[in-house]
Amino acid sequence: MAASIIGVSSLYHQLPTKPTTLSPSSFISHNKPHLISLPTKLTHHIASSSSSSFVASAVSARNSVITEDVFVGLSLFDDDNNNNKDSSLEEFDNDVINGGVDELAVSKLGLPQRLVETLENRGITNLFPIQRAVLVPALEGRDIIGRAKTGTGKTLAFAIPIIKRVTEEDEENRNRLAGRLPRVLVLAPTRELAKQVETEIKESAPYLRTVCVYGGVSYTLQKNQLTRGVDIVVGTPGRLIDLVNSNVLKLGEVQFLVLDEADQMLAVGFEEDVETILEKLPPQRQSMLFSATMPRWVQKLSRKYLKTPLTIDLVGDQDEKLAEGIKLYAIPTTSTTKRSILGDLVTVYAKGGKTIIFTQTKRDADEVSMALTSSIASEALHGDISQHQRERTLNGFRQGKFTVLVATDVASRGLDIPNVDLVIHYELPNDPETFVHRSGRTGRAGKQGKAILMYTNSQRRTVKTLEQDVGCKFEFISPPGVDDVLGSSAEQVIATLSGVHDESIDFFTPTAQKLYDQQGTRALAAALAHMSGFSQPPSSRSLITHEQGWTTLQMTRDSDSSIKGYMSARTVTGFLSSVYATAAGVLGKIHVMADKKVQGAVFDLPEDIAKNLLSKEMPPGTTITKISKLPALEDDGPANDFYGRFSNRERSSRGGRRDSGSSDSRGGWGGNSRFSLGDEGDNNVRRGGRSGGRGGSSSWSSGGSRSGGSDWLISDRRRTPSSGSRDRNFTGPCFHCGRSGHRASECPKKQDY
Ligand SMILES: Nc1ncnc2c1ncn2[C@@H]1O[C@H](COP(=O)(O)OP(=O)(O)OP(=O)(O)O)[C@@H](O)[C@H]1O
Repeated sequence: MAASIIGVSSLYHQLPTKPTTLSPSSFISHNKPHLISLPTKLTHHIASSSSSSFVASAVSARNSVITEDVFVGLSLFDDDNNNNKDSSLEEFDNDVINGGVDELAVSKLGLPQRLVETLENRGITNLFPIQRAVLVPALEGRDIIGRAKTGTGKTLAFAIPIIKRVTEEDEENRNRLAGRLPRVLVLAPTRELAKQVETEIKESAPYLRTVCVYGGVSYTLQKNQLTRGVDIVVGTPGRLIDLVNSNVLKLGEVQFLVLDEADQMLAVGFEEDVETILEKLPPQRQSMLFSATMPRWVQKLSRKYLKTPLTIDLVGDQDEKLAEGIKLYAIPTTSTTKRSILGDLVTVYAKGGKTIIFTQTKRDADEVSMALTSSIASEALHGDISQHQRERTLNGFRQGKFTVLVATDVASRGLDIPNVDLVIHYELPNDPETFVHRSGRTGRAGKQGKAILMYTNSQRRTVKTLEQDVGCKFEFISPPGVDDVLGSSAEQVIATLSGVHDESIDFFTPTAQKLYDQQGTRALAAALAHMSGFSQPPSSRSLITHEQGWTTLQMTRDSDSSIKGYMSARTVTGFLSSVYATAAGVLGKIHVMADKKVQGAVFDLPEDIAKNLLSKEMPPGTTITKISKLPALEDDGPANDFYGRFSNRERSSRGGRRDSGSSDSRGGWGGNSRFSLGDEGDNNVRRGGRSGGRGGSSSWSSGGSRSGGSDWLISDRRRTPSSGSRDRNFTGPCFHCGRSGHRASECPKKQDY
């Protein structure tokens, strides 16, 4: 049957102020579902209205189709009918007109007093948009398909109306029998999510009996809980079926069914189990299904098991699928260096708050957690860890006993851990949905959060696709510099100090006084450094390769410089050999900057050599500075490193590629002779995969002593070719005078500066 889409656009004209559109636009065209497209303030009106009975009658009179008449009838928009308004509504209208209240007070919804109290005690005083949108239709008994962004309160969206109905039923019929059968069944795809839903319901309605059942824990305990009598059962499909089959759980009195994260049921292979359970439920019931996406199976479910469902979609075709308040970063890494920069990312971006790192494999989760533990307290969470331990881990994390949780995607869906400051995607997620759900562990309930995506060069396009799919924008960042790490560590230490107990302080005061008298503030500084884990000074890190002990410098040439010619790796090498030959001898990676107006390049030097270089006076027209963020680098060839490096395999398969489109690929200073020299042995030729010159490289490295960093390393001894062989191959312009035929260090005009 054709679907009905309720048009509310004409209502917009009647709203006193311009409404915020919730922009639902997708629509499921089966089984007469109806999509309400509600402007936020209109939803306020409906939900706030004590005339909800009017809505109900209008809805039923219209054969479950909500039309504009329903809203007009609420007399919210019609001045002629103002006399009929109740006072709270009038107040609400005034708020709308004055642009005041944007959320709806829990106390004004006609909810049972004890529910209002528990919600308010939990700090829940106003409904979130999905809760506002679901409330009235749910109270009217409508079947609902709901969709909203992560962390926006979907659990209470279904729980509040259900709790209200069950509570009121109990108030009318005070005979709450021991051994009573459940009236509410909530299906969740994972144990963690089931537990979380249970907690949310229990905390909101402690006076109802809510039991959570899932695999991996004692069957007998759950059996005992169920047989004692229960109002609400939350569980994962597998254990629910076991309990139903053994006749411990009887579903004959279920009036409310909720399928939470329905698409995830499919992802974890619960289709059959879910359908088996649904077949056993009484046909007279209200069903609500929440799903981030609507794969075919979920559509089939809603067709088969939901009655004329109303679709409330607060995401729709909105480009941005992530909750507001989540700031996204992306950082290019390599497989060898990503683990080493993780700790710094946590230190600088989480600033001592909670972080969840997502890995693809259980093994990575274990290894990353182990690697971090030396500096930051962290625990792993994945499917191989026993249920008991998983719960302990989650509780410990919630309570702040450790600050970094390293998890596989098992933890990404639905987990509500308050105040997660940072999410790190250690590897790219498998699909955009997983990205949204992982990232959605932060920035929950209207709070701010950050998510960092780590990617390698070969994944660069995927990152762009992700931006389009999710409708988000990443800020591309470099690994934090030493100053940032030190600054953040110091801040964290100060925060830690404020938690030290007064008695402990008293105990240490005499020693502190003695130290202060002897050394002044140096003593305090030493203590802070030690507490931050910096008993030894931190070594700097290359912005290009992220390797420790290296510093990335930037060299730029003034635009009015008399020196002509393009900037290239050879330019850098040539220049360095003329001003500080030692630096030229140990140069690491070199990249040309993308901005041609700047005429610049970035390059790596060992930390101490970089320091020495920076202390030297440079010839006029050339500036060398230490940088903390990489500028945009040439996108073709070497500059690809900006987004991560080619793997060895990729690199050699691209052997013939030109670098940067510069004529260096013809084989420049030293390059040709070094990489193609027979006396370098097969090793270099094989490692480099080059057939001559630098043309095959995606990045250059001309020596140095890094271990394992670059495939292109050649020892200093080897890389000192005879000047004859060098000069024979030298064809590019001199850095100083711009003429070709000689190197900068041998420039006849060298003495001019
Ligand atoms: N009206 C409210 N006011 C304040 N906090 C709320 C409100 N509603 C829900 N919360 C809190 O917001 C957090 C997120 O809610 P919930 O877990 O239901 O989100 P969700 O939409 O189901 O997220 P996900 O899609 O990630 O599962 C919870 O801690 C919950 O207690």
